[in-house]
Amino acid sequence: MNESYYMEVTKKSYSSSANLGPGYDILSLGHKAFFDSVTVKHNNSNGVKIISNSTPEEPDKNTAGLSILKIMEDKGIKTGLDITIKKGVPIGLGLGSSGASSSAAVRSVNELLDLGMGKDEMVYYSMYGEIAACGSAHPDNVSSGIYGGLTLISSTSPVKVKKIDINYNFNLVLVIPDISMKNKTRYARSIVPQSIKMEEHIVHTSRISTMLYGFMKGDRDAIREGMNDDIVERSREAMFPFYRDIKEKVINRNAVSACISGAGPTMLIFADDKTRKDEMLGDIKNVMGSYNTDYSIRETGILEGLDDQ
Ligand SMILES: Nc1ncnc2c1ncn2[C@@H]1O[C@H](COP(=O)(O)OP(=O)(O)OP(=O)(O)O)[C@@H](O)[C@H]1O
Ligand SMILES: N[C@@H](CCO)C(=O)O
Repeated sequence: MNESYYMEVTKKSYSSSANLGPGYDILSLGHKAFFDSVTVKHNNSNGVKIISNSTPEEPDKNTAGLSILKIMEDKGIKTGLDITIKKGVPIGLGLGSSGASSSAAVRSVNELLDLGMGKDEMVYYSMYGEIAACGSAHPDNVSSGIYGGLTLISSTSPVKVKKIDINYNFNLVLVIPDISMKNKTRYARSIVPQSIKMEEHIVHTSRISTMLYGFMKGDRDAIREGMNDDIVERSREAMFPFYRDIKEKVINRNAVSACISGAGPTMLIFADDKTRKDEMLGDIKNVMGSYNTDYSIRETGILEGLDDQ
């Protein structure tokens, strides 16, 4: 299709929960709780302009802008573009806000300029944008923004993503603490251990494998057994001191499992028809009250795919 055919393109990308316990930087689940909408449009300059009332205006400091600048540099594109970001994913809560903007922007520019990028190439450029948010190009949230569903990063160089089938009916319950912390993800990434013992490696590879087996087979016990992390979540626990209490309580009410969403502080609970939900929500209220922390609850479902968004 000819470049001049479209004058502007708008795409949505949704919130996501990275890591899912042991899958630091390699797993992510897209959900329908919130979305960003990004419009990319030709302008008459040679520059990239960000139009947004809640994210940085300098293109290289905005995840959407940085992704598009990198595409233009790599592909030798010289044109003027306005990038309008309508922010729906709350920032800094572990819901993949920064990655939602970059992945929506990349999908928009791919269509506007008829670049013909495949999904993994779009993940590559979207993850580059994450450098603007936290200093590193982690690929997990943006893989949700490009693929939807449950994604596994099988390689970062070159980027390869596998979509994992989920054969279980969940309700997702997000517990979203009212906590804001400047440079949260950057800080959270700085405190994870740089090396681990072989015993820990064995335990955690077993957990990831067990959890993925559980999602694919629809085995709730396997999901619960696998979705536990004593490396990354544990190292960050001081950032969300209520989490262990919440997790213990929700499992007692027969939730399938729970984890920290991305770098937190939001917690993601997998519930089903065996979960005693009202009692679970009462327990959450008591725990969060005991930590003097306000929060909101958002119930949502898995985002299956993005091809038509
Ligand atoms: N388009 C964008 N959307 C959101 N945040 C952006 C964007 N561009 C730059 N930023 C910056 O990225 C940082 C986002 O913070 P952070 O990475 O901690 O949050 P998050 O993306 O919501 O969380 P997480 O990655 O854990 O899901 C903020 O400093 C924000 O100003
Ligand atoms: N995998 C990343 C996700 C951040 O959203 C982290 O935990 O730092």
